[in-house]
Amino acid sequence: MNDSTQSRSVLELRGVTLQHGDGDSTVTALDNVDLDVATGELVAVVGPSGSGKSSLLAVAGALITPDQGEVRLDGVDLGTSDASAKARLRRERIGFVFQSGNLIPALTCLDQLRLALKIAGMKEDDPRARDPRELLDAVSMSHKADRRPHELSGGERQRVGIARAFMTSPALLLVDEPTAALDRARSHEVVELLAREVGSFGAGALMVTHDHDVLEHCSRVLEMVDGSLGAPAAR
Ligand SMILES: Nc1ncnc2c1ncn2[C@@H]1O[C@H](COP(=O)(O)OP(=O)(O)OP(=O)(O)O)[C@@H](O)[C@H]1O
Repeated sequence: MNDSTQSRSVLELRGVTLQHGDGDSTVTALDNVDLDVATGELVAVVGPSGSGKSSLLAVAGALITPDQGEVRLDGVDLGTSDASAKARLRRERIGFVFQSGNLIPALTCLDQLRLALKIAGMKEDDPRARDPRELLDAVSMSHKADRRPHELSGGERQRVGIARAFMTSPALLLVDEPTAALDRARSHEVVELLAREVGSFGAGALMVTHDHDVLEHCSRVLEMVDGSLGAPAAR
């Protein structure tokens, strides 16, 4: 890893409990979860369907407020943040990477990255704004900067999605099943790239995945079972 800055915590969950539904149909999606993600780390969360992985990403992304416990994002206590402060944190301090890149069909690769800045309300000369051409270069996509998503392979789209997630110099990357649409070789490339860029850009990343093949590239692996997060059971 090439992290020149000192490691610091970008996501802290303490005793986080989240329930969905009410009355007899209550489901405990997160059960007293503790989690720390530091800069330079790519932390993977695996677990069966319905175990609470999406709920964990939603809480970490300040999209859902837990019923109990504390969430600190880049040092900010979400429990004392109002809706607009949370929205700003989401825009400026979190990068999201989705299952298949989630690119906008009409835009070139370069414009996908520029749009990420506009959405965050950042000017191109903002000190936190990255140079989109440099980022495309970092994910080996600068030769396709003017292409649109339909002209790219699944792996290329995912690489552009990763570059886009770094545009605002986020503290935290939340990554949802990034290899779901990729073959084995491309899956390895994409997760290796994520791990490398997280190290070099000094962000921390939390990745939910079903893909056990790519776990070798991660700093740590945790397992979610019935809403509880812990070390994975030995296989
Ligand atoms: N909006 C909701 N209302 C009621 N129950 C919900 C809601 N969202 C999730 N749940 C329930 O909470 C539990 C955790 O769901 P969650 O989506 O977090 O699991 P997951 O591990 O991400 O599953 P998958 O791997 O299938 O995406 C499940 O029992 C699910 O049915």
